[in-house]
Amino acid sequence: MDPGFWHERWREGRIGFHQPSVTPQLERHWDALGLPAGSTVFVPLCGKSLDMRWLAARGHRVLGVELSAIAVREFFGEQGLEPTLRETAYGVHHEAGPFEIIVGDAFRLDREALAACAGVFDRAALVALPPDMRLRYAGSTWAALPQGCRGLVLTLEYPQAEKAGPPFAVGADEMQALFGDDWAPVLLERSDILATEPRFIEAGVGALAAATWRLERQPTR
Ligand SMILES: C[S@@+](CC[C@H](N)C(=O)[O-])C[C@H]1O[C@@H](n2cnc3c(N)ncnc32)[C@H](O)[C@@H]1O
Repeated sequence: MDPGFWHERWREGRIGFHQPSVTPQLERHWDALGLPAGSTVFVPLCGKSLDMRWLAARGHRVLGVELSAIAVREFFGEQGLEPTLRETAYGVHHEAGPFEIIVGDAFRLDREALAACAGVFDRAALVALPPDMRLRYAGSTWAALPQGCRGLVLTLEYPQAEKAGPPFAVGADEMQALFGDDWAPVLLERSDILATEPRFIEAGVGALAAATWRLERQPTR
């Protein structure tokens, strides 16, 4: 999944991953994380997700990163906000109200870029990446988040041989392998969603589950 793949999807408006409403698992599980209002939440590979608006309405500041300038322009336009632009080594920062979205590559973010983040929300980010990039994503982007940072990761589980990603399948074993030592992932819920996903049924996928994980950055040993 090189950047060109995603740029083309946004240019052509092929953004079936974008949801017209807030992710239900976010609404169900966010408050239990106990993050105070005013704290900053990192939303990697954010697209123009309405989850960012929901997080802001809970009193959070939101730091997103997204490759596509089209997505970020559309996000601010749909929120009726005119962002100010600022360029750094990470990309072009778009800022308005509680939102700061960097048009840039998530893999270029370092500890300094993410130092303010107390929370993190990943929907359709980890599962948007093929296996080798998932390793880099956990080992580089997530590794740059500060100690005590906590959040949710939403995954999909299905037999990968039955359908090509994205979205990719990421099972419990892989969650442990990617995040186990540093983030102590805890499964909060898993539900069968095959009946609501016609594209998976058409592809002949026999089983599909959505899983929600709680992660918290552990102190370094
Ligand atoms: C499947 S979409 C999910 C978007 C959003 N999380 C949502 O729930 O609607 C994945 C997004 O990640 C962006 N993306 C892919 N690779 C990226 C990278 N390396 N850095 C920043 N954004 C990236 C794509 O442009 C796309 O908008």
